[in-house]
Amino acid sequence: KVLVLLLRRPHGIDLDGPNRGNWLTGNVASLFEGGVDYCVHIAEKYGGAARLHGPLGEIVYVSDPRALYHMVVKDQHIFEEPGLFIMSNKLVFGEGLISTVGEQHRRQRKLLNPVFSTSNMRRLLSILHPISDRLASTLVSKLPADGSHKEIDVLPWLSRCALDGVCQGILGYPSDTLSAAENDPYPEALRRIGPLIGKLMKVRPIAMIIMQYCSSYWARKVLDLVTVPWFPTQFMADVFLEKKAAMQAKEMPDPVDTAYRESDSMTSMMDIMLKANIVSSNTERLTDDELLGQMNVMVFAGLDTTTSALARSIYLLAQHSGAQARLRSEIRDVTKILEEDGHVSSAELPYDVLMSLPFLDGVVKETLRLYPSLPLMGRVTSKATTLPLQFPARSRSGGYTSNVAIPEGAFAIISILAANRHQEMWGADANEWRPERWLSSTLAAPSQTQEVSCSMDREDAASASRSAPVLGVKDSVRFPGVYSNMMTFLGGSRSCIGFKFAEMELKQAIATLVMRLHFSLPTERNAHGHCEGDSMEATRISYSCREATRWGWCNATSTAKCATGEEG
Ligand code: HEM
Repeated sequence: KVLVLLLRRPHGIDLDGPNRGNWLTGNVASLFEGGVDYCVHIAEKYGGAARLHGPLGEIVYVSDPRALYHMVVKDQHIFEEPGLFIMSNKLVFGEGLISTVGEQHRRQRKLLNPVFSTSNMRRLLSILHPISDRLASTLVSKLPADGSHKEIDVLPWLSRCALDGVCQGILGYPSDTLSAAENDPYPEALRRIGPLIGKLMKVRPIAMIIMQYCSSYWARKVLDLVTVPWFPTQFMADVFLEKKAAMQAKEMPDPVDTAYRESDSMTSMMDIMLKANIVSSNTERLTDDELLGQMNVMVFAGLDTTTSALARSIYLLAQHSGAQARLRSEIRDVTKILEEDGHVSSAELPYDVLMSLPFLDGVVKETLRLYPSLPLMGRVTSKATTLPLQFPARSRSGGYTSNVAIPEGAFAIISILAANRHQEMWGADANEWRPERWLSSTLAAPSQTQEVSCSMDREDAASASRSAPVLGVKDSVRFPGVYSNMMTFLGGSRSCIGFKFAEMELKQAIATLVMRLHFSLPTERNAHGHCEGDSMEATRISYSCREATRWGWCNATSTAKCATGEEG
């Protein structure tokens, strides 16, 4: 079978690209070894579609906006997630969104999309307030009382903040890992899952063989042996059963009772999800396995992605002290007004205020654009097709092509990273981190042909159009992403369902942190001249922190100093 697979490797894609490299494994591994620079370099050298070589044939590496629109929206049924990916997700997480395809996936999204509406986010923000406050207090408690600098490895704490946010906000489970001991095994185990999955990529093919020839019971047993027991699944099952029992103990609602759907007793996405499921029709209702699967998937999908975005934001703010000062000043100004009106304390900005702070919005968007947490996504063609390009790419013969024929069974890589840095679409300074680029942006409606097929309530549509900037648009063509024309959360029916939650969580944590701490980079650099963590495979990042208020930065004199970027 392996021989047949090797002999039938898809080839003949008429695109230019780097040399094959290793005869068996090809050059695809360079994407991971070369990190951000290499991933962007390929697109800048060969164009929005380039040819790479993998062990199972030629691979098309895509960052062109029109091609991406075809891949994630129009011809999404042709560019499917690899079977192996779906299969191994099912084994690890159960029947959640990242393990299902076709009608089952459509049915799940239909029930779950409204759960992530803006109005539900507004109600959930208060759950995140104490978590970000606890994060800031934990970091402050590690600093010397005399207000001097100290280097702290903040990454594990940012990760715990993301975990507590997902557990409390999504599951309604108070994990409270921020208060747990530094070496608590549960958050540590979860923190290691992402890197572990990366390392286990090579043994994934074993999963396919086992799934094909063993019953699911034995498949689970064997995979626990060759990979790692997915112990949080059992924990999640207990949380789910507890929630379900609590809900069943209450009186069954009238399915058309909107008061029931909207009731304030809903304190997590899980509550909203369970209620939406109860009032849905029999044909649309999710099974217990599917609901449990969603819980597993959401903790996994929302943990490392949010941690990495949060860590990167703090890293960039530490690098750009002027931007950090400007952000602090923006938040302090709005907090002061609200405090004077007796509305809020500093850590509790209301949803609409938090989400509309222009510079905070710029910091979050610019970080997510330049450093998407998931930089590359894989797809496989279910039949031969043609991929149209907006910008001609280099062909094999040395000319240029605007239509690329892709054979059936070919592997395609969506380069979220290269798309978000496409210079034709974002400008010549696309590789620079400039939060202020979002400040001058104006409204731009998506073009007719590129409307994203994602169900939105009216309020979501209005807020999307308010925040849809002209950035990332050229000649009415835009990237088909669900978030501000960028591909960070993908687009189409497999786009990130949790992007509004992630955006809110990031803004809340960053706003709270910069009000209580000052971040700067550690003085020690590695052999490449970078601070630790300045690579795609960031595992440890340490910052020098000092408590902002102890340095008197809340008074007017230092405001001016910070705002002009003279600080630090
Ligand atoms: C900065 C944070 C995040 C980033 C950058 C991100 C990015 C993405 C991307 C690129 C996908 C598409 C994956 C694919 O097609 O294979 C995705 C899917 C998904 N994300 Fe996120 N995500 C983030 C946070 C979250 C959070 C907080 C949740 C929790 C609710 C979440 C839940 C999901 C789910 C359930 C899917 C699968 C959707 C489907 O297949 O229908 N994500 N995410």
